[in-house]
Parts: sequence; C-alpha cells; structure tokens
Amino acid sequence: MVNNGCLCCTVRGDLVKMLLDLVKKKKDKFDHIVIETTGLAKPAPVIETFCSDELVSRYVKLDGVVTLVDSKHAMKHLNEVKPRFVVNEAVEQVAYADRIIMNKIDLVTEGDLEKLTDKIKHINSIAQIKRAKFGVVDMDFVLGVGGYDLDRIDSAVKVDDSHGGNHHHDTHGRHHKDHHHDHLHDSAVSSVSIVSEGTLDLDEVDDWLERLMEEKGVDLYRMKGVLSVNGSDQRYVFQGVHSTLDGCPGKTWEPDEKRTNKLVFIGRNLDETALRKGFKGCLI
Ligand SMILES: Nc1nc2c(ncn2[C@@H]2O[C@H](COP(=O)(O)OP(=O)(O)OP(=O)(O)O)[C@@H](O)[C@H]2O)c(=O)[nH]1
Repeated sequence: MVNNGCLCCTVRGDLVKMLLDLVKKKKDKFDHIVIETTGLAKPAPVIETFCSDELVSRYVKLDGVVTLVDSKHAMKHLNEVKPRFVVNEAVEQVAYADRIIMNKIDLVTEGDLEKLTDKIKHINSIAQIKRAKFGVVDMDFVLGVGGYDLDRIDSAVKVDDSHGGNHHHDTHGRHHKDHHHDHLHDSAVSSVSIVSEGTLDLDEVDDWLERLMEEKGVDLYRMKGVLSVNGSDQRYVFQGVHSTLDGCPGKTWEPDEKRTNKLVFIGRNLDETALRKGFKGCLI
C-alpha cells in the first residue's frame, strides 16, 4: 500500500519507493504489479514515473493502462464541464487507457452503450474496448497488454472507420470530420488519426515530432505511429507520452504490401489541420 492520499500527485515518490522495495525484496517472485488508483487519479504522473524515473525504468516496465468505465454513470462524468484549468479525471482516464472495460452493461440499454462507445472512441481511438458485467473479462485483456511496446504498435494503430476520432484519408481526399459525432458534446480531449500512403523523410519526421512535443507536449497525451520511411524496407514505429518519444525500425513491409502510414494523436485541443499539415510536410 502506498501512503494514503492521491496516488497521482502527492505520493509519486512513494510509488517509486514501493516499486523499488518490491523489486528488492521479491525479485523474480512476481510477473506483474497491478496498481489500482482512485477514481479521481490523474493517470499522467503515474505513467511518467515509469518512463522518467531511471531506477524504476531499469527494473519494471509499464505494460498498460486499463480503465474501468461504469456504463451507467460514465457519460455524465465524461460530459461534465469543469472550470478552466480543472482536469476532468474521467476524460483523462479514458484518454490514457490502452484497454477499456465498459462495466455494468446489464444496467443500461444497447443504445446507451453505443452512445458511450462513440464518446469513448472520440476521446481515445487507440484503446481496445470490451463490455463486461461485474468486471469479468479474460485475463489476457488486462495483463500482457504491451501498450508501450514498440513491437506491438502495428496492431495497436488500427484506424477504425466506423467510430470515433477525427479520421482523414488523404489518399481519397475525403474530409469527413466527425460526421458521426454531431450528437456528442465537444470534448476538448480527442483523438486525431492520419492514414495516408506515401513515403516520409525520417529526418523531417524527427524534426516535426520534436517541434510538436516542444510546443504542445503538455496537451499531447499520447501518440503512436507506423510509418513508411525513405530508404528502408522496414516500418518505422514510434510512440510517445507528452514529451517522451521512442522510435525504432519495426517489421519489414511485404513486397506487395501497401505502405500505409498510420498515426494517432490523443490530446487536448489538438489542432487537426496543423497536424495534417505537419505530416504532409514530411512526405517526399
Ligand atoms: N448490476 C451490476 N452491478 C455491478 C456490476 N459491477 C459491480 N456492480 C455492483 O456495483 C456496486 C459498486 O461497485 P463498484 O461500482 O464496482 O464500486 P467501486 O467504485 O469500484 O468501489 P471501490 O473501488 O471499492 O471504491 C457493488 O454493489 C457491485 O456489486 C455490474 O456489472 N452490474
């Protein structure tokens, strides 16, 4: 147990200490550590502990963030308008999730579930979602997630045409911004997906992402991408949290495979036009 209080802000030091204690005393005796935060926790500082604390990141790695959504009450909280500079924790917890369990589905109608699914996907188009009663899901869904594994980004960045996010298909020149979501409240936190063929200049991509993190790091919660880059038969995969960015070559493209770039950004007040322009600027 970490100290009483809010795990996200007051006891990050305790979290580090607890993790290091566990590693020292129980080394090789556990496969996973599950941290349950309060319903009011901000996920970012917890996530960042694993990326930025040198000792912690040497011994443990963040597998993924699982968010349990109460299907009966979540919509109200997700739509709640907070005073300026006050974080809506429900939105944040959905935004940072790698897996989302929509629980208590027996208490709502199919229509309610569909609306809630749309809302969740609008905020976070990367997370896999499962419906559940009394929180029952397969263990595989919540452990061994690989949400921060560069090797597994390819399957994570699937852009779903039927829901959520602000999708743009550059290859078709279609601009269908949010046509599914007229009924949704305008959440400041959303996902922007870019799907486009074409080859990118990796140096330009590096510059672009670095600039983006410098200028928008605070508002850019997560990003993931699979890219087709010049002079390489391998995909280039990257993932980032705020101003931490990781990237490396991934799987080789098959000879007859369409080399489609896929990028997803999740954040607050994302400037979709600027993101698309930045991406285009990296195309050869
Ligand atoms: N009908 C129904 N009730 C559920 C389901 N899951 C949990 N409950 C009930 O909801 C009540 C409150 O449980 P939760 O909402 O899980 O409580 P919680 O916020 O996780 O509680 P703490 O983590 O202990 O603070 C309990 O009586 C549960 O039995 C579900 O899928 N369907």
